[in-house]
Amino acid sequence: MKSPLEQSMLSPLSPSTGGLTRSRSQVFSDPELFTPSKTNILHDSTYNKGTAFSRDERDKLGLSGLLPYKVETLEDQLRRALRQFRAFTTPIEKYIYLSSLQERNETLFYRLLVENLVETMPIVYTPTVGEACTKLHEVWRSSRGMYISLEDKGRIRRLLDNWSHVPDIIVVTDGSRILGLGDLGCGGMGIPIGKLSLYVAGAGFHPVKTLPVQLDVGTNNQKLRNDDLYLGLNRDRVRGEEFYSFADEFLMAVKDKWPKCLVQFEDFSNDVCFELLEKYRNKLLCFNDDIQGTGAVIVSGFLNAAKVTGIRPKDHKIVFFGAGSASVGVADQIAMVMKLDSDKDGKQVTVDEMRRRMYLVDSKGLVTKSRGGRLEVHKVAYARDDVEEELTSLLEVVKKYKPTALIGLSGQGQTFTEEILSLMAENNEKPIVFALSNPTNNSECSAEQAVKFTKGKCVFASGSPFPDVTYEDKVIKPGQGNNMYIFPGLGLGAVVSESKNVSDLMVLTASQVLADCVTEQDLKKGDIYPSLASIRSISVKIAAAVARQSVKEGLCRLTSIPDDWEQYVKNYVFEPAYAELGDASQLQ
Ligand SMILES: NC(=O)C1=CN([C@@H]2O[C@H](COP(=O)(O)OP(=O)(O)OC[C@H]3O[C@@H](n4cnc5c(N)ncnc54)[C@H](OP(=O)(O)O)[C@@H]3O)[C@@H](O)[C@H]2O)C=CC1
Ligand SMILES: CC(=O)C(=O)O
Ligand SMILES: [Mg+2]
Repeated sequence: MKSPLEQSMLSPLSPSTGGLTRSRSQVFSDPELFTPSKTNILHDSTYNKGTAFSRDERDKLGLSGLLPYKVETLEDQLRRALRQFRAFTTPIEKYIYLSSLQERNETLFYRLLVENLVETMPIVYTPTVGEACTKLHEVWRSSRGMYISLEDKGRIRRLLDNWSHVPDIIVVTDGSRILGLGDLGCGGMGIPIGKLSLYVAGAGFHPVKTLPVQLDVGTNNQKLRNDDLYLGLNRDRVRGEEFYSFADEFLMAVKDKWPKCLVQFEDFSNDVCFELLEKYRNKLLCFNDDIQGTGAVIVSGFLNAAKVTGIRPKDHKIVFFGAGSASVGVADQIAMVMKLDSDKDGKQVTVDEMRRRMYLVDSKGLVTKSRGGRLEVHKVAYARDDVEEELTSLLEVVKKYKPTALIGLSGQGQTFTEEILSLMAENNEKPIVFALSNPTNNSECSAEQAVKFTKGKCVFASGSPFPDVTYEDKVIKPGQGNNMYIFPGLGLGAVVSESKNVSDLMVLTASQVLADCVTEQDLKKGDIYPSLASIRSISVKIAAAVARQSVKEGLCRLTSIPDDWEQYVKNYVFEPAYAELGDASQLQ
């Protein structure tokens, strides 16, 4: 005798259905064939506890007989999950494993992340997330977040109704500049997903309060478009008015439906990212992570590195390799802290004067006013007008200007050569070398190269993690200068204070708090960033300070202002642990 469900799956000419297949709606409306199953909870990643459902819960939720006998604890499950995770040998396999765990049981997934941040971050975030983005169409298992394509123009507000939760945070990309990997079309979705995993693991957002979004406006990546498995809109990427009006419809729909939600712009190419930020920064709660988040995290590292070098911030001279969204974001914020440092001496210098201490090098060489050709708007404030000759290589620029710091945000791997690094070491007692491009292959140099070619003298940070380096019996821990230290706390502060906007001072506050998380002892060891393992407590501190700054500027929309912001933030924070579940009605 076949069960009703099995019967419903019989062949189209099954006699039991009178020779006709039952339509889906018939199946759903027939209580014998379809009971909205209590077992769904085993497939609901938010509530699922798997083998950790207690006997009582199993009885009440109709799960008895559907799980093996033993009732496990989250810790038991964690041991198994960690063993499974470690059994995979390649990073991409580990990534796929973690993604499927996230789809099955978010509590277990986040507990695994939180307790093993140093080990799991390189998988869910850079560098492996980069590989996952390039292969999204190949490794695709299931959907997460929202994909909104140009063809949805005119109905985006209605599409948002398909999302069943109220998000506190959206990370959105159009996939046009994914890490240093270029245009990855809809594969770029891996980045919002990865960033949001960090919002949860690193700051304590509740998973259901996060929404990754990919705005699909086509791709210019021909290799992807020629691939029959590619999942996105197969057409040339749209820019110009059509792009802005599409983005506007999305952003206004978000503001209308979820007015308190924070929108983080991520990995939009520099032909649109500056303009998007300028257009919306005062219209809704938003920020651009590559410009502002990166600016803040590198300012923290720079302030601490300046202490290590013994040279005050205002006296540094910096060469940037790369003159795109990240470099300009970092340069702007460093110019601001240089000015603040100078103000301490009672000298009223302008931010523009401090910009003179920076030299930006792009794909054509040193950015100058005189070099001819089009000068993109974001480079104008840094274009030099004081050069006698055009310098077309980084080496020439380093030779001529003898910087105290070299910051790589070019997306070009292996460009800080032995010659350049040796020169930095010849010119400085403690040169600052930040090779910040992601993922690892795009890093301007490795930690080992930086240490070796500067004879152990450099203060180093990279965008993606590098292993410890041993130099003359000393173990050096390379710092990770990645916006991951900033955006979780900055976002948390902006959300809990229900801020109207994200102001420049809120961003600057975040970077100062992060810098202060590094102790004198850490600095003595040459560490300029705190350990990633403490990111949750750092995020709480950053969030509290950011919220206070929001209040100070009159941006906070809370009707009653908390006395103790740290406690207020902590009350919001999600801990990945199982709650006692009652009966099924509780889950509706
Ligand atoms: N560590 C971190 O937290 C972060 C790291 N990044 C990384 O920084 C890198 C750049 O990001 P972003 O600024 O947003 O990207 P952009 O595309 O905006 O900028 C890239 C810049 O690099 C320049 N460039 C490209 N090729 C060369 C070359 N051969 N020689 C010299 N300059 C070159 C480009 O020159 P041109 O202007 O002439 O085209 C452009 O100015 C990426 O790898 C990204 O992953 C980004 C954000 C945060
Ligand atoms: C870290 C980051 O945001 C980037 O590389 O784009
Ligand atoms: Mg980014």
